[in-house]
Amino acid sequence: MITTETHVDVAVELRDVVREYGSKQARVRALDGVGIGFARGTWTAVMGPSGSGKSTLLHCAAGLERPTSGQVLLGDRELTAASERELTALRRKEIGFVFQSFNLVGSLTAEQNVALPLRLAGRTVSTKEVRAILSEVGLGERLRHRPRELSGGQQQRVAIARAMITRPSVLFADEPTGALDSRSARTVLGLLRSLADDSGQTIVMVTHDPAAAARADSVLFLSDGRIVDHLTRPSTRQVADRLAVLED
Ligand SMILES: Nc1ncnc2c1ncn2[C@@H]1O[C@H](COP(=O)(O)OP(=O)(O)OP(=O)(O)O)[C@@H](O)[C@H]1O
Repeated sequence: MITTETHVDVAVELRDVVREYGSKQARVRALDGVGIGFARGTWTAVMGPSGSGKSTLLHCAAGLERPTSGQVLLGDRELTAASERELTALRRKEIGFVFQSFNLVGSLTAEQNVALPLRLAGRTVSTKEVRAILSEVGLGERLRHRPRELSGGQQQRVAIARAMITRPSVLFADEPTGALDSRSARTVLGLLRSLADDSGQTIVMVTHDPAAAARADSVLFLSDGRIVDHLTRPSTRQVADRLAVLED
């Protein structure tokens, strides 16, 4: 995660992004001039007190929400200049999103859930490819299981496989371990680590958990809608200490 170095290959970049909610009297500035570039192949954690703008940053970067002003660039394409139609196509092809609550379709098997983004994009579904990615996340033996037949950690791994099936340029994760016990959380974090290390996947993850953040390459801290600090390869203790000061 680098802001100014021009030789770094940046997967997604926010330039002076402001996001406000509400009308005049009740206006909230959730992001207050955020400028940041996420280098390709790196995993960045986003932390900060409740209400500091973490989810808003993630949603703006992923093209799920439009900023009030400023620019968002995915590679060399400007999301903020794209039409709704172009944005939908870009989201389907270039962006993977993982949520705290998994958001799998309950009536579909693991295999069918993973194939869904390809079907939605009107692309041919290769059973081999779907099975390969489920094996990659350690669920090669669970292809026909429905979400209710899987543990939380397994469901999240299906959700990651589903997000990865289109080989997105960026994988966004909003508290991906927030609903998991610590053992499942470790498995999911190990999976994200190997996606960054072995597949060069760019990952941007919001988390409240210092131990989860410490698995990333760098940690970005938000406070009142602004980036106030970032740490490279910090320990859990360093992340927790930095956060404690911001939460005071
Ligand atoms: N749809 C919305 N309408 C009005 N205000 C909103 C909306 N979404 C977010 N906000 C406000 O914007 C600010 C930032 O919210 P955001 O959800 O990005 O924070 P966060 O850091 O992700 O918080 P948390 O850790 O509690 O999930 C908060 O003050 C929040 O109340």
